[in-house]
Amino acid sequence: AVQHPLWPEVDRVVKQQVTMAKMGIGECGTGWQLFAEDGEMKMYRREEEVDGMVVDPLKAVHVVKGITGHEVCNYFFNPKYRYDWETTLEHMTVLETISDDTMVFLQTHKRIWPASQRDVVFWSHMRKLPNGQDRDGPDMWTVVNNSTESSEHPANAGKCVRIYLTVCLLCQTRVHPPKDGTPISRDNVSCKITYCSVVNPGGWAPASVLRAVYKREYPKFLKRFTAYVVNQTKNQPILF
Ligand SMILES: O=S(=O)(CCO)c1ccc(-c2ccc(C3CCCC3)c([C@@H]3C[C@@H]3c3ccccn3)c2)cc1
Repeated sequence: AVQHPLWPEVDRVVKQQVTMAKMGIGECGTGWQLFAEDGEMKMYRREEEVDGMVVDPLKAVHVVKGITGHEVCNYFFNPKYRYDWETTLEHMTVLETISDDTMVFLQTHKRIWPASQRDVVFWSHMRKLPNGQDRDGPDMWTVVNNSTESSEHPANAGKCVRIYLTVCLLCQTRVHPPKDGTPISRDNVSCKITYCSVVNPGGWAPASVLRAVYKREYPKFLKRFTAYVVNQTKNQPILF
């Protein structure tokens, strides 16, 4: 089949992001600080500035009972659910459907005073990853979102400041088979979620304001999103 022009970039960025997401926080270089912890959820960030703008890389690890990596990635990737869990989202448009696992989005996010309103254009790709090491282990699933250009929606043409982001959601399903050989239920599955993101705010915004926003919004986002998936799937057959 004829390749879409974005395909080589999608494949390269997905492989690069998954490799980094698999690395433990200790292997990701120095300077990571634990900035939020809530039960199984641990959030780390590294303070980094580019041209005086805060671009703090974020890495969160969470383990959620009762859901699988395939289910988590479906609810993160599929646009029809996004308004249900993405609280800072003001508007979302699907600019292009490249394939059933690759789409291009335009999103405007709610203005965060005193910064001006932001928008973002990104491709989003969902993929099942071969479970290299242990053959019979459950697969891993990922969604990678990466900023891209859109000739119909040039950066900073309207009221919004264009932000640039790379996000990787990497999910590993864990199955704990019941001792008595009864069929597997949601009590026997859990999902290890690694969420990595780098958001360049695009234009100046006070570092103190951005860091306060990140500190407040990221834990809220991951808790709300995972609770949403648990609630959506609880009475449904398990999707491995
Ligand atoms: O994982 S995703 O791909 C899910 C698809 O929606 C994604 C996540 C986050 C963003 C995002 C966009 C703008 C902003 C800010 C930057 C300056 C002013 C607005 C923020 C700030 C960090 C806060 C934030 C953190 C987490 C969730 C939502 N809000 C985040 C966009 C996409």
